[in-house]
Amino acid sequence: MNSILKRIYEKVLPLVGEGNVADYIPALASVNPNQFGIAIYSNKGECYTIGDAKTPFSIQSISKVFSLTLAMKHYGEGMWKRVGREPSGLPFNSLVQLEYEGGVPRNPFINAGAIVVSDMNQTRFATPHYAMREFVRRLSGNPNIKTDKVVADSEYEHRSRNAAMAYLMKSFDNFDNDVEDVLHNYFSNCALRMNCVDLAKAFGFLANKGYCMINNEQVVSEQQARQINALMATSGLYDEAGTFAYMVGLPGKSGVGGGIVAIVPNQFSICVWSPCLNKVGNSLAGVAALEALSSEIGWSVF
Ligand SMILES: NC(=O)CC[C@H](N)C(=O)O
Repeated sequence: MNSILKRIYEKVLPLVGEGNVADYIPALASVNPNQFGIAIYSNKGECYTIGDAKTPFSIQSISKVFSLTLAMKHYGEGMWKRVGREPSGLPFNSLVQLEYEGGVPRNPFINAGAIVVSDMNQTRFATPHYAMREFVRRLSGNPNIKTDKVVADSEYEHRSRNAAMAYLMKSFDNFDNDVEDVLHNYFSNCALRMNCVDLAKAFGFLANKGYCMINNEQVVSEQQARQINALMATSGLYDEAGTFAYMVGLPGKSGVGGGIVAIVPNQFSICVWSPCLNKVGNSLAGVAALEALSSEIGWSVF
């Protein structure tokens, strides 16, 4: 595995720095673009790394999988009245579909969907962001995971689009709590700082039938783990999900911090990170690394 990782790392390295770092959140624009790391965590508990795998970064939309997991644990099938399970075919922060589909977002991984899931978690937890941070600390076995307050505040300050989605959902009666409170928690979740190793470990339960080996916890049922993987495979990379399924063939979830997590069911959880993004907002080198990994090793769920 180490020699495969080295080969892929060297192959992808020339692409690192191509594309652009996310600058619509000003605090993210200052990240050094020339960073690249990979971590692979196996169901046997082995962890393989290369490059900047231990440098923390802003997990951004990868947090949407953790929020969804918390909501599914509590609400089960009932939650699907408020959010759909279909790919949107539109950018992650698009508003148009939400209006003509009556305030019910297409899936939990576009922003509107993640915000409505955050509203569900707001109803359930007294301090939703701390509950989430505790959850990821447990899943990854790293008690030192922190929230980047500068990023969270920067997102809140530039929240107009996300706030517009939340208020639109409220106007359709698909929102229970105070919009501003929910946005604060949603942004704090996106602003969690984790490294590739933390994320590969924290996603281990999705490669392991819902079971987290790190703290010996059945996080979700085997069926729910399969369902979360299915949602990642169909919507995890926004409007690039189809191409990602075609090229990589694994459930994945990206974030505008440049991280991408991918699952090889029953075997591995992977995290790649490089801050520069392609046009749809996915890490350019990260997608290339996962393409190389899956074609070298033949991993695919299809
Ligand atoms: N795709 C992303 O990573 C987007 C998350 C970001 N916090 C936002 O709300 O815009």
